[in-house]
Amino acid sequence: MENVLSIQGLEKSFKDKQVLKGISFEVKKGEIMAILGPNGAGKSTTIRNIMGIMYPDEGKVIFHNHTDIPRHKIGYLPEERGLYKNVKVMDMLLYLADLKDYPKEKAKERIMYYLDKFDLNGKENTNLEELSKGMNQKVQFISSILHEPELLILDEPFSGLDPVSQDVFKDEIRNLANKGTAILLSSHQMNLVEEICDRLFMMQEGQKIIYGSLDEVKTEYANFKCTIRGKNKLDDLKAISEVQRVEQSEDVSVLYLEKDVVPIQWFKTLPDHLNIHELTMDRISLHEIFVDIASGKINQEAGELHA
Ligand SMILES: Nc1ncnc2c1ncn2[C@@H]1O[C@H](COP(=O)(O)OP(=O)(O)OP(=O)(O)O)[C@@H](O)[C@H]1O
Repeated sequence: MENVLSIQGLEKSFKDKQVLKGISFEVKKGEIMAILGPNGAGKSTTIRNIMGIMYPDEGKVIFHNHTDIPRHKIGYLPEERGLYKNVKVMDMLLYLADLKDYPKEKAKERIMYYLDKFDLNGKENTNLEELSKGMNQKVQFISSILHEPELLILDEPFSGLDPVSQDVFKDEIRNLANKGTAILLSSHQMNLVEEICDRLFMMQEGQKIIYGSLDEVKTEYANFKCTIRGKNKLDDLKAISEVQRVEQSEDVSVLYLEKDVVPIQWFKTLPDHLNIHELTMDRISLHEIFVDIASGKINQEAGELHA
């Protein structure tokens, strides 16, 4: 798939502190790319450099093959929330669509469609200050997609949303990608990222830690874990081959396995006397990989997968 956005060697310092140390990645047409990392890793700074809110000291931001970014082809949900206060929802959205040169009648139709979709029907003449925080966020999200952008950049789109609204956002983001929009999003909600992203770029202290597709990242970093329900002695479980560590609470034991375990062969090594009411085998989650990175168990040498 063609690259819509290409970031090449971004570097940025604030005074004497370098917060981006050569960031490079691509966002392709029709994909959802997640930019992840602990607090202060440099995600928002990367996004702000893409958006031209600030300029990099080194490196390039390329949209298709051009370095001048056509703002009307980009949709942006900033980390900072809040639109104007004493303005009606419809007026605000039409104003923002007009700034992007989007036709008024088409904008009106899309506004009504999305207000309905986001459970905000009847709110078009309500002042923004009368809306709840989550409702305001929905309006801001609508403003970022109203003009049918080719590239959509969402900084923490799920923060502050209830689970139902998170699902609505998630579905819409997936819909937009299916229709060809290139999407770059940052989020700390690993479960949601795991559900929707195609590829991810994990960074720490301004540097790349992992870059690849979700499948590649999981295969490379997410070892298997085996969960057994049944009463068993901790020492018996620890003695099983290729078990790194065991977590036990009451009758449930989780056996974290070494890398490259082949499940079907490993099952054959289980002792006959184990008490098994239920057994599941799956890989550790993106959340657990993230925690391993933040705590230094996965370091920068890990490098790039087949991005
Ligand atoms: N305008 C600024 N002036 C000085 N330092 C800044 C500025 N903006 C960001 N920083 C610093 O740059 C680093 C990266 O910040 P950034 O907001 O990009 O991180 P982040 O990954 O988005 O974090 P979070 O997950 O907490 O939102 C931090 O150390 C932050 O203090």
